Amino acid sequence: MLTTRAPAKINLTLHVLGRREDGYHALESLVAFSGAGDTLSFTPDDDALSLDISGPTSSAAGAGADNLVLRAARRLAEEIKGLRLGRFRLDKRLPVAAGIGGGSSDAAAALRLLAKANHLAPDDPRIREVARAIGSDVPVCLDPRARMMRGAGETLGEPIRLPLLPAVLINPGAPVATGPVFAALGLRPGALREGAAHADIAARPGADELLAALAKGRNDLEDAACLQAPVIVDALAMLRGARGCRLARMSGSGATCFALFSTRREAVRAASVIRAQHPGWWVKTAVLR
Ligand SMILES: C[C@](O)(CO)[C@H](O)COP(=O)(O)OP(=O)(O)OC[C@H]1O[C@@H](n2ccc(N)nc2=O)[C@H](O)[C@@H]1O
Ligand SMILES: Nc1ncnc2c1ncn2[C@@H]1O[C@H](COP(=O)(O)OP(=O)(O)OP(=O)(O)O)[C@@H](O)[C@H]1O
Repeated sequence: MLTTRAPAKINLTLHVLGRREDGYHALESLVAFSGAGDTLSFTPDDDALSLDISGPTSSAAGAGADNLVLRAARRLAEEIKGLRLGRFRLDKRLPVAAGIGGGSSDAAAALRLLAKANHLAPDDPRIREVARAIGSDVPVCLDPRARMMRGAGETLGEPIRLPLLPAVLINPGAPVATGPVFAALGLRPGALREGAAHADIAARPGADELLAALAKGRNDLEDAACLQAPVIVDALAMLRGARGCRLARMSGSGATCFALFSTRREAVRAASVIRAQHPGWWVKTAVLR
């Protein structure tokens, strides 16, 4: 049996530059990953492709043929004749439709496991192609390390070695679908958008340098997501009010928000205060990488 983690993806910045003629939005995003995540296992089996799913958010993700694990596996099998398939087991813990790419990370994890079981190179172009076809966030999740992501997710920069960044991730429990949030920007195909250029990020930035660059950035989907799920405004206010918070922002199309702290102690303290006030929210401390 092979096992891998499917970590949560965090968009530390998310700039929407415009809308392409194909309808997708052109982005610039510094993406990072957290320790919090799902776990996917795979047992090769010549006779079957199946998915067994458990864990606190398994019912929201769904066990059927639409699950992104099975969609990615089927698509790779179409691409590579004779691909050895098998039985997947997913321990689903990340909130669903939450802006942290849980389904994308699961799909990428499935592709990694199939690559390993079939002795394919992890950067095999057929794997990258299937990742792109499954969803915009899947390519960056294939090798989950911090990097710049551009285009609609298909153009990836070199890995960035982040400084120690103690973080708190919170999800206030409102699912947010990605398509309607992009649509609410109201951009027609071919339209460009105003906004300051993304700051350059060094290959190994120091903590103060990185925080200064992040502070100049933004998440251009935040306002649209807050209109759809106003509880995001409360989540951001909680994080911004936490002692030691240096930056708080929404990830992806929401509703998960993150805050960065100078010390792990401050992050742990903020998480416990928020948990006590909102026992129903998903609250995690994390070190981003
Ligand atoms: C917001 C992000 O999470 C940032 O990392 C991603 O751009 C979205 O990634 P994702 O959830 O994998 O998105 P997809 O499943 O590919 O697309 C869902 C829907 O979002 C819209 N969409 C997505 C990505 C993009 N660059 N422009 C878009 O307009 C499209 O309407 C698409 O039908
Ligand atoms: N393995 C899976 N985990 C989570 N959702 C899944 C999975 N497979 C299919 N889905 C479906 O995909 C949709 C998006 O879920 P996901 O949790 O990936 O969204 P997200 O966190 O908003 O992603 P992103 O940040 O990439 O926009 C949900 O409607 C869900 O039903």
